[in-house]
Amino acid sequence: MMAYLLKGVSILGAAPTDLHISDGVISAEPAGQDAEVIDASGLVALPGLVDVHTHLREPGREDAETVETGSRAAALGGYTAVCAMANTSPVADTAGVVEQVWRLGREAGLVDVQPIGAVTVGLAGKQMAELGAMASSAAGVRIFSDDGFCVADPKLMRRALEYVKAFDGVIAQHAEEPRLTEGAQMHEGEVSTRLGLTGWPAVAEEAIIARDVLLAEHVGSRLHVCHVSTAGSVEVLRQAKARGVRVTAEVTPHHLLLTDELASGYDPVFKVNPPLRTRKDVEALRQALLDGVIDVVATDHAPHAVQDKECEWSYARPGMLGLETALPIVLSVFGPKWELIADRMSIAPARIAGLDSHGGDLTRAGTPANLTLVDPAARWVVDPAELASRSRNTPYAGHTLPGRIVATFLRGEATVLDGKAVK
Ligand SMILES: NC(=O)N[C@@H](CC(=O)O)C(=O)O
Repeated sequence: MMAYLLKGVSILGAAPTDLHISDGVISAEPAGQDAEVIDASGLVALPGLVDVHTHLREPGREDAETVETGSRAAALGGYTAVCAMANTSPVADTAGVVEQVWRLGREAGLVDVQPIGAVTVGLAGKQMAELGAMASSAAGVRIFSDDGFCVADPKLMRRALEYVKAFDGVIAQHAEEPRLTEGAQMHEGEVSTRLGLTGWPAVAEEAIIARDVLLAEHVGSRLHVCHVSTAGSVEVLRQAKARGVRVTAEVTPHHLLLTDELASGYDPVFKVNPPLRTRKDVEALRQALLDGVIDVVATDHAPHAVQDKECEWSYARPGMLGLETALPIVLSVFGPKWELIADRMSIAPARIAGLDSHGGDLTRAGTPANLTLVDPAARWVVDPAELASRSRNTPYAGHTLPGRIVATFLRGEATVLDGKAVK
């Protein structure tokens, strides 16, 4: 196993120091002559990023992404663990499918791939899937979600919340009241009216979050809210947290930056669920992330094949790439707030997902060496053709972003060096 010496690195923005990695952990001692020395002056070390919301598309849509290509995109984005959403084909609603995804992740060996199990059979919202069997499978599923669809039936949602309490699982809800979003193409507001597109009202999200925090409070279980997108949702979460409800929430980089005005050009690269909202929502989401009302940044990395994106707006699939641009976008929005970034993109997501070996303290000997090195001074231009993802649907093509991932280590092994994937 390789040993590394990261010379002159700044851990979370602190004064430069030498960081030793050997035997897969942070070490107090220099590893000796054999250690590979990396000049890390000017670079910032963060615990490896953890994404609680990634779509890897395998099995079923390997033309859009595979576990391997998505893992490579993740490592290049500074991630050491991703939670793979269940809306694959077949759906990840059995121990067999989650184990398959987990095994493919191990084979790729670039990040820890932690499968998310479906809440309901086939994501159909009718019958609870075998949550216990997925939890006790080799994949050890802890997060369950019908993402892409909302668990709209309140009785089913209640039962699922009750069921996962037995193994400290969490239900990650895609909050969208389906009766309020029928035919919706974008955020309901001034822009949708002007464009003549059917709107997805903010209340469709807020009503489900309000219902679900009450259900979670009632049964004393853990709820996680996926991709929060509205100012009203933030207020519901703020109140629930103040009451002590066991709720966590995520926001995507794109909802922290982009607005519904971008739909004006009818370019489907900006079509996403939940939709891009207004400037007021963006401001509220930023504040909520700073306050901790929103716990984590999650990418909702949603690769789509060319034919599913480069078509007329109403036919295009919703979703955008996220893994390779998440940290630069967060840096561009918040600046070098490294403690905040480490918490919201690594420590808190690792805790939510129960990934104990991630999000560790890099100043402590013995911490698993899951980390990433960022060059905050580097600027780069997003070229979709250069992304490692198999898909090209990034909303940031041509944008100049701050912050380049120079290296990523998974249990002490480099997955990225000099900004390039090792395998
Ligand atoms: N977030 C997205 O816009 N798309 C997701 C599923 C979904 O939430 O619709 C996908 O799987 O593509």
